Amino acid sequence: MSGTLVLVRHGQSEWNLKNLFTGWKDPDLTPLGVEEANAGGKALADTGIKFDIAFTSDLSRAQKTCQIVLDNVGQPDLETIRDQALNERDYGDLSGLNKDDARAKWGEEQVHIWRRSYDVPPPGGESLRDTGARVWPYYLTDILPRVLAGETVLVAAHGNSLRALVMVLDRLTKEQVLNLNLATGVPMVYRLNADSTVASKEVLGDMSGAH
Ligand SMILES: O=C(O)[C@@H](CO)OP(=O)(O)O
Repeated sequence: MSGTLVLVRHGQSEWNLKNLFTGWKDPDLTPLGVEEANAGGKALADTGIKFDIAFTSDLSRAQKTCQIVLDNVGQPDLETIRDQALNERDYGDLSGLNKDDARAKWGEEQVHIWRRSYDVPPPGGESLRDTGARVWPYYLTDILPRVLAGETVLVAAHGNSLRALVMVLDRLTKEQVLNLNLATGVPMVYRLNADSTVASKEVLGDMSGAH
Protein backbone atom coordinates (compact mmCIF):
# COMPACT_ATOMS: atom_id res chain seq x y z
CA MET A 1 0.00 0.00 0.00
CA SER A 2 1.24 3.52 -0.68
CA GLY A 3 -0.53 6.84 -0.18
CA THR A 4 -3.95 8.40 -0.54
CA LEU A 5 -5.40 10.47 -3.36
CA VAL A 6 -8.54 12.53 -2.76
CA LEU A 7 -10.38 13.94 -5.77
CA VAL A 8 -13.12 16.54 -5.40
CA ARG A 9 -15.07 18.40 -8.05
CA HIS A 10 -15.68 22.08 -7.27
CA GLY A 11 -19.03 23.12 -5.79
CA GLN A 12 -21.79 24.54 -7.98
CA SER A 13 -20.66 27.56 -10.01
CA GLU A 14 -22.73 30.51 -11.23
CA TRP A 15 -22.71 29.00 -14.71
CA ASN A 16 -23.65 25.50 -13.46
CA LEU A 17 -26.67 27.22 -11.89
CA LYS A 18 -27.48 29.07 -15.12
CA ASN A 19 -27.02 25.82 -17.07
CA LEU A 20 -24.29 27.27 -19.30
CA PHE A 21 -21.32 25.43 -20.82
CA THR A 22 -18.37 26.74 -18.82
CA GLY A 23 -15.05 25.16 -19.83
CA TRP A 24 -12.17 27.62 -19.33
CA LYS A 25 -14.47 30.54 -18.40
CA ASP A 26 -14.06 31.56 -14.79
CA PRO A 27 -17.36 32.03 -12.93
CA ASP A 28 -17.42 32.05 -9.13
CA LEU A 29 -19.04 29.51 -6.79
CA THR A 30 -22.68 30.09 -5.86
CA PRO A 31 -23.71 30.10 -2.16
CA LEU A 32 -24.84 26.48 -2.71
CA GLY A 33 -21.44 25.73 -4.24
CA VAL A 34 -19.74 27.08 -1.10
CA GLU A 35 -22.09 24.91 1.01
CA GLU A 36 -21.24 21.83 -1.08
CA ALA A 37 -17.52 22.46 -0.73
CA ASN A 38 -17.99 22.86 3.04
CA ALA A 39 -19.97 19.61 3.22
CA GLY A 40 -17.23 17.76 1.31
CA GLY A 41 -14.61 19.30 3.59
CA LYS A 42 -16.54 18.29 6.70
CA ALA A 43 -16.93 14.73 5.46
CA LEU A 44 -13.16 14.59 4.98
CA ALA A 45 -12.55 16.20 8.40
CA ASP A 46 -14.72 13.48 9.97
CA THR A 47 -12.31 10.84 8.65
CA GLY A 48 -9.43 12.59 10.44
CA ILE A 49 -7.53 12.99 7.19
CA LYS A 50 -4.49 15.30 7.00
CA PHE A 51 -3.08 16.30 3.60
CA ASP A 52 0.57 16.69 2.66
CA ILE A 53 -0.11 18.81 -0.43
CA ALA A 54 -3.02 20.10 -2.51
CA PHE A 55 -3.36 20.54 -6.26
CA THR A 56 -5.94 22.63 -8.06
CA SER A 57 -6.54 24.24 -11.45
CA ASP A 58 -6.02 27.74 -12.75
CA LEU A 59 -9.74 28.52 -12.32
CA SER A 60 -11.24 30.20 -9.27
CA ARG A 61 -14.17 27.82 -8.67
CA ALA A 62 -11.72 24.94 -8.11
CA GLN A 63 -9.26 27.08 -6.14
CA LYS A 64 -12.00 28.28 -3.79
CA THR A 65 -13.29 24.75 -3.31
CA CYS A 66 -9.74 23.62 -2.52
CA GLN A 67 -9.34 26.35 0.09
CA ILE A 68 -12.73 25.59 1.68
CA VAL A 69 -11.82 21.89 1.98
CA LEU A 70 -8.45 22.79 3.52
CA ASP A 71 -10.15 25.17 5.99
CA ASN A 72 -12.48 22.35 7.05
CA VAL A 73 -9.69 19.87 7.69
CA GLY A 74 -7.80 22.50 9.72
CA GLN A 75 -5.01 23.05 7.16
CA PRO A 76 -5.80 26.50 5.72
CA ASP A 77 -2.16 27.25 4.90
CA LEU A 78 -1.22 23.97 3.26
CA GLU A 79 1.01 24.24 0.20
CA THR A 80 -1.26 24.33 -2.86
CA ILE A 81 -0.08 23.97 -6.42
CA ARG A 82 -2.22 25.53 -9.15
CA ASP A 83 -1.84 24.27 -12.67
CA GLN A 84 -3.73 24.80 -15.90
CA ALA A 85 -3.24 21.09 -16.65
CA LEU A 86 -6.11 20.42 -14.22
CA ASN A 87 -8.48 22.95 -15.85
CA GLU A 88 -11.94 21.95 -17.04
CA ARG A 89 -12.26 20.60 -20.59
CA ASP A 90 -12.15 23.52 -23.04
CA TYR A 91 -15.71 23.63 -24.38
CA GLY A 92 -14.66 25.68 -27.44
CA ASP A 93 -17.57 27.28 -29.31
CA LEU A 94 -20.08 25.90 -26.79
CA SER A 95 -18.61 27.96 -23.92
CA GLY A 96 -21.25 30.34 -22.59
CA LEU A 97 -24.13 28.65 -24.44
CA ASN A 98 -27.17 27.36 -22.55
CA LYS A 99 -27.18 23.55 -22.50
CA ASP A 100 -30.93 23.30 -23.24
CA ASP A 101 -30.59 25.76 -26.15
CA ALA A 102 -27.75 23.58 -27.48
CA ARG A 103 -29.99 20.47 -27.20
CA ALA A 104 -32.77 22.30 -29.10
CA LYS A 105 -30.32 23.28 -31.85
CA TRP A 106 -28.19 20.13 -32.25
CA GLY A 107 -30.34 17.42 -30.59
CA GLU A 108 -30.16 15.63 -27.26
CA GLU A 109 -27.91 12.84 -28.51
CA GLN A 110 -25.29 15.05 -30.16
CA VAL A 111 -25.02 17.23 -27.05
CA HIS A 112 -24.67 14.14 -24.84
CA ILE A 113 -21.87 12.90 -27.12
CA TRP A 114 -20.05 16.24 -26.86
CA ARG A 115 -20.51 16.29 -23.08
CA ARG A 116 -19.71 12.70 -22.16
CA SER A 117 -18.05 10.78 -25.01
CA TYR A 118 -14.37 9.87 -24.89
CA ASP A 119 -13.14 11.08 -28.25
CA VAL A 120 -15.67 13.43 -29.89
CA PRO A 121 -14.66 17.07 -29.26
CA PRO A 122 -17.25 19.85 -29.10
CA PRO A 123 -16.73 22.33 -31.98
CA GLY A 124 -13.42 24.15 -31.40
CA GLY A 125 -12.93 22.45 -28.01
CA GLU A 126 -11.38 19.42 -26.31
CA SER A 127 -12.68 15.86 -26.22
CA LEU A 128 -12.24 13.94 -22.96
CA ARG A 129 -9.21 12.30 -24.63
CA ASP A 130 -7.74 15.75 -25.38
CA THR A 131 -8.36 16.76 -21.77
CA GLY A 132 -6.74 13.52 -20.59
CA ALA A 133 -3.77 14.21 -22.84
CA ARG A 134 -2.85 17.09 -20.53
CA VAL A 135 -4.26 15.72 -17.23
CA TRP A 136 -2.62 12.27 -17.42
CA PRO A 137 1.00 13.40 -17.91
CA TYR A 138 0.56 15.95 -15.12
CA TYR A 139 -0.81 13.20 -12.87
CA LEU A 140 2.16 10.96 -13.73
CA THR A 141 4.87 13.56 -13.20
CA ASP A 142 3.52 15.73 -10.38
CA ILE A 143 0.79 13.93 -8.43
CA LEU A 144 1.33 10.16 -8.56
CA PRO A 145 4.99 10.23 -7.35
CA ARG A 146 3.83 11.90 -4.13
CA VAL A 147 1.10 9.30 -3.57
CA LEU A 148 3.59 6.50 -4.23
CA ALA A 149 5.91 8.11 -1.66
CA GLY A 150 3.12 7.62 0.90
CA GLU A 151 1.70 11.15 0.91
CA THR A 152 -1.95 12.13 1.21
CA VAL A 153 -2.82 14.36 -1.73
CA LEU A 154 -5.86 16.54 -2.42
CA VAL A 155 -6.89 17.36 -6.00
CA ALA A 156 -9.71 19.91 -6.33
CA ALA A 157 -10.63 20.24 -9.99
CA HIS A 158 -13.47 19.93 -12.51
CA GLY A 159 -16.12 17.55 -13.82
CA ASN A 160 -14.26 16.55 -16.95
CA SER A 161 -10.62 16.87 -15.86
CA LEU A 162 -11.55 14.54 -12.98
CA ARG A 163 -13.52 12.21 -15.29
CA ALA A 164 -10.27 11.75 -17.23
CA LEU A 165 -8.49 10.74 -14.02
CA VAL A 166 -11.30 8.52 -12.74
CA MET A 167 -11.40 6.79 -16.15
CA VAL A 168 -7.81 5.65 -15.61
CA LEU A 169 -8.06 4.90 -11.89
CA ASP A 170 -11.33 2.92 -12.24
CA ARG A 171 -10.20 1.35 -15.54
CA LEU A 172 -13.32 2.46 -17.41
CA THR A 173 -13.79 1.76 -21.10
CA LYS A 174 -14.78 4.43 -23.64
CA GLU A 175 -18.33 3.06 -23.36
CA GLN A 176 -18.41 3.10 -19.56
CA VAL A 177 -17.12 6.67 -19.36
CA LEU A 178 -20.23 7.86 -21.23
CA ASN A 179 -22.21 7.23 -18.04
CA LEU A 180 -19.67 8.66 -15.60
CA ASN A 181 -20.96 11.82 -13.91
CA LEU A 182 -19.28 13.38 -10.88
CA ALA A 183 -21.27 15.28 -8.26
CA THR A 184 -20.08 18.68 -7.08
CA GLY A 185 -18.30 18.73 -3.70
CA VAL A 186 -18.35 14.97 -3.13
CA PRO A 187 -14.85 13.67 -2.25
CA MET A 188 -13.55 10.41 -3.70
CA VAL A 189 -10.87 8.84 -1.50
CA TYR A 190 -8.52 6.48 -3.34
CA ARG A 191 -5.89 4.39 -1.56
CA LEU A 192 -3.27 3.27 -4.05
CA ASN A 193 -1.09 0.18 -4.16
CA ALA A 194 2.67 0.43 -4.64
CA ASP A 195 2.16 -0.43 -8.33
CA SER A 196 -0.17 2.62 -8.63
CA THR A 197 -3.35 0.56 -9.01
CA VAL A 198 -6.32 1.27 -6.76
CA ALA A 199 -6.45 -0.64 -3.45
CA SER A 200 -9.74 0.95 -2.37
CA LYS A 201 -12.13 3.73 -3.28
CA GLU A 202 -14.54 5.43 -0.93
CA VAL A 203 -17.06 8.08 -2.01
CA LEU A 204 -17.92 10.47 0.84
CA GLY A 205 -21.39 11.54 -0.25
CA ASP A 206 -24.04 10.97 -2.86
CA MET A 207 -23.00 10.75 -6.54
CA SER A 208 -26.42 9.57 -7.72
CA GLY A 209 -27.83 13.02 -8.52
CA ALA A 210 -24.93 13.96 -10.79
CA HIS A 211 -25.73 14.48 -14.46
O1 LIG B 1 -19.83 23.36 -18.49
C1 LIG B 1 -18.82 22.71 -18.16
O2 LIG B 1 -17.66 23.15 -18.25
C2 LIG B 1 -19.01 21.30 -17.64
C3 LIG B 1 -18.98 21.22 -16.14
O3 LIG B 1 -19.91 22.02 -15.51
O4 LIG B 1 -20.25 20.87 -18.11
P1 LIG B 1 -20.65 19.37 -18.50
O5 LIG B 1 -21.13 18.73 -17.22
O6 LIG B 1 -21.74 19.58 -19.48
O7 LIG B 1 -19.45 18.69 -19.10
